[in-house]
Amino acid sequence: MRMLRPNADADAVIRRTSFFPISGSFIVFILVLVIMALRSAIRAAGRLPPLRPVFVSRLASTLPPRAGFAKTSEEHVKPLRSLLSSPTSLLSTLDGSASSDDLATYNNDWMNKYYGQSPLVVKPKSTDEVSKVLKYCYEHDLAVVPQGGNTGLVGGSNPVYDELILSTSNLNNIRSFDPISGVLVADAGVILENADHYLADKGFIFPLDLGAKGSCQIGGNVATNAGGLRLLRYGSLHGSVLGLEVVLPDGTIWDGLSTLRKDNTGTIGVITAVSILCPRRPSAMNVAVFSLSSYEAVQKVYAEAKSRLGEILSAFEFFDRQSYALVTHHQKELGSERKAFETEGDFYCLIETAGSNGEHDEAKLSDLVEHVMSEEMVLDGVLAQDQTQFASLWSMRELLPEACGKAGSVYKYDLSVPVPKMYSLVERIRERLRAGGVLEGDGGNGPIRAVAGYGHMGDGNLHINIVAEKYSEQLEKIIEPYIYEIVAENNGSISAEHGLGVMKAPYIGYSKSKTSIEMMRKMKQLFDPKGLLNPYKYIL
Ligand SMILES: O=C(O)CC[C@@H](O)C(=O)O
Ligand SMILES: [Zn+2]
Repeated sequence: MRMLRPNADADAVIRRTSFFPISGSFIVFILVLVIMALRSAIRAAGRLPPLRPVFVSRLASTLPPRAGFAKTSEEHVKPLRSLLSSPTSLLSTLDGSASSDDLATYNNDWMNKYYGQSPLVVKPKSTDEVSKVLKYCYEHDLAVVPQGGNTGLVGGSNPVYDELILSTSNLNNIRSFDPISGVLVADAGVILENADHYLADKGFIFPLDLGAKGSCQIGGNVATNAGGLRLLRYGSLHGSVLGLEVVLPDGTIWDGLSTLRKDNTGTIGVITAVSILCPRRPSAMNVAVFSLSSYEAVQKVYAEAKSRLGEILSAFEFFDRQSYALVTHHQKELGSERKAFETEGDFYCLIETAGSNGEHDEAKLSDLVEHVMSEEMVLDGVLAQDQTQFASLWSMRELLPEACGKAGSVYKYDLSVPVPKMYSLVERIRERLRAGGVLEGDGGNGPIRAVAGYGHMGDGNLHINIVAEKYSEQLEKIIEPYIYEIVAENNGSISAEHGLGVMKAPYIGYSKSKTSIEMMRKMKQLFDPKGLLNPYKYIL
């Protein structure tokens, strides 16, 4: 076994990788968000939405159109446009100002799994405009779907029928940053990566990082309490949120944009701005990736990493052989393939350190590397030598969702499970698919191309991506609710970080007690009595 450099052209060297601030210009913010959903009072005898949703998903296709909403029709276009400072802030197929192609990106989700039929997208440029739009919708019984970067994976930010889409992408200003306290106040539509570049210039870091950072918006991140790749280090995003500005369904603006450390709060509405406590950017970062022969070995290395690295351990990710195959294939297609390992394994883990003393961190990581190698816990490993290699090693993990998406239609599961049990879920799903004769090349000859298991080991968060030739009701029935049953059996959560959306709302009972659900339902009724905000994502 030897440690290889990622560029595979030199002997192994363990060296500190400095993490330089990414020069960045400036940015944009904002956001949006919506809420979880609970069923609220359905008003009697209302008109039904005129359109049927076009869903591939079995669940979605069985959702009944909800009574009580008005049709999103042409009569609303002019009055809504008059509420906005720019005519281009409203896109509509009803008056021909947009084509159905323009609207498709807002109606469809990233996986092309869920798609609605909204004829209207509103992109307000200020909180005041958001308020006016929501007030109008409230008075006219129009259902609304708030949408940020539309990078969600559970069909939470797309319309189901003809709900009006309220995009936060024009709410994109950084309002303030205080370098003493590290508090950033930004509009909800600011793109995560832009916020982070802005902070990097000032020696700070956004306390969240995830693969979709180039498109997702911080309002959506906060609304979904996105977990991402460094939760291990920075904790849950909600722990860093100091305040919110929220527009309630009736248009009331709630200014909860506190910047105080001890004034955390939350509500149900459209997030238009957030204040976030941002930590100092670590001045030294390293990353190493290992190949291993078993999930047990991954757990051993995780335990060693925790004890030997302590506070400088900032991420511990794992992925399996199938994931590795998918991502290396994808990298090849992108022209960025490189031979990283002499000895491949059934598992891989990525370990990141982040600290402020390069030499000290390097010594600690070297100690870990030597230990796991001499104890033969790992088969092979690579260590970044510079910033390019740092990014390249991370891309092996960050590109995984995209790699799965390129390989076919993906059934995605985002689960919280105790770490020792995590991988047994992937194995049980494989067994079930095999028994159903749908696992290609593995007994059956069916339409499943791969079952990839990966995730944030440090957070007990497992992602299972089942890559199929195409979405089908038959496959979905084999997988669900079985997968949620085994999660419940293990006292886990059916949604670790992606949210419920239209995909998982009917299954919340696998994770929450009747009492919790009832409390959520009452809260939703309190803030959104007409149930106009993001309908169809409620608990059935
Ligand atoms: O693709 C997925 O299922 C996970 C997406 C995201 O949460 C990640 O960890 O990369
Ligand atoms: Zn994740």
